Amino acid sequence: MATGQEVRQAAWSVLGAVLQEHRLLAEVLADSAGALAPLSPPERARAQRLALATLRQMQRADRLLGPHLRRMPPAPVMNALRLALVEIHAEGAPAHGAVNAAVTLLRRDKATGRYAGLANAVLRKAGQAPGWDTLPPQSLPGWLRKPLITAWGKASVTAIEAIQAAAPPLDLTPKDPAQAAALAEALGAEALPTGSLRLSAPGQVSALTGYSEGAWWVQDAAAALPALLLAPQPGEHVADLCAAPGGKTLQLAAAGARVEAVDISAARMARVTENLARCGLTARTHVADALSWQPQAPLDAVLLDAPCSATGTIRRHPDLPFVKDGTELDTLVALQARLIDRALTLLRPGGRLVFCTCSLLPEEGEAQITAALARHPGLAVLPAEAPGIAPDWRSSEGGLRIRPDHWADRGGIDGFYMAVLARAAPVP
Ligand SMILES: C[S@@+](CC[C@H](N)C(=O)[O-])C[C@H]1O[C@@H](n2cnc3c(N)ncnc32)[C@H](O)[C@@H]1O
Repeated sequence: MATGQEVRQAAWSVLGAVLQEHRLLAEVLADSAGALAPLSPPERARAQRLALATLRQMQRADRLLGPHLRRMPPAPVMNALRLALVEIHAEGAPAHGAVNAAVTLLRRDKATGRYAGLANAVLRKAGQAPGWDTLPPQSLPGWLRKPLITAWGKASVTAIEAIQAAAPPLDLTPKDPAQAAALAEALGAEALPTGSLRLSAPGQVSALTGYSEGAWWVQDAAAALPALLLAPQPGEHVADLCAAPGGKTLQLAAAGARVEAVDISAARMARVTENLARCGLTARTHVADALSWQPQAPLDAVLLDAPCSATGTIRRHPDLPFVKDGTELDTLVALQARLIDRALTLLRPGGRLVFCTCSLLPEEGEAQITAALARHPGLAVLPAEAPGIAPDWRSSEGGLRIRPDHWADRGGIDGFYMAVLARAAPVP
């Protein structure tokens, strides 16, 4: 059993990996030789939560630290100070315990030991500063903020930043939509208008009612919509290109479709297989490049959840702004267009394609659809219909644009873009 100090030590080292080494949190957490590896599952969860909260609220901590620091100490020292302030101000930890813990962290490490006295003095003052919740929420990095202001306006970007400051709720997709109300009751969850279930303080996911029976899976309410728009009919032959970790594959299989799940990553595809097994669902899995994978016969429908900047998921992945700098964007946009073109070749005449990305950038959403329509005469946008769609999600070219500040009073939603396309049927 690790002590609170070891949990903090692990969170501190996660912060270093993200902020100094620019490693994605998912990669750091999956590292079997990493700082979290020796911890028990609840301790890992606590360390992870602390690191996530610190990444979400770093700028607030820095604002409180600024007046007490004549010069910026080395990055690991700053991270220990931020961690302690987030514990005190955002997590409600007793100040003396969090301050002592930060001082111990720094003292234990040769490289930071000489800053222990400074940390003690600074944290005693900044730990008592009032008004944490009134400090502005952390702003998005410039490379993302500017285009988002151009696309959605300053007020929307400020609202997105406010949502990103808080830990997001946990959304679940029920395997059987008819069981949603009963499951909501058993879990104490809110039944959302789109059919997802929402828990604001979920605790350990695997301990929740229905987990071991596979009655639901974790999936943001926005991420559950593309499969609802595709609306596969029982027995339809459909492909989920870019399928892992498999939330949409599970939805398609649960609707009774014959599903081909395709993903280029074998490691990620293993998670699809695990998720299918837990939920008692079946799909054929293919570790393959969607640009060259070929089904045996033309398909009724394809779901393409293309690789993207993932800028709609920053509230769940607050490490992204510190690891990414937007330089991959052009490559991703070009890949998305090639994947759309490829997906269209897999459809029978009249077949449907749902294109989606968890991006907030129009280049990875609206503009992809406009460009695809220009490239493919006869391609059409079908109405995007599913329960609970709010009128302000509809975009002019016929897709849905969902931003994290939508449903702000319910705790927000991941940013997503999605549209349904249909390949022209032959003239009879
Ligand atoms: C946004 S994630 C998909 C999430 C998934 N649809 C879900 O709902 O759980 C994008 C996925 O695309 C996969 N990918 C990236 N390039 C690919 C390609 N050329 N062919 C197939 N899969 C690809 C990645 O491995 C990653 O798993």
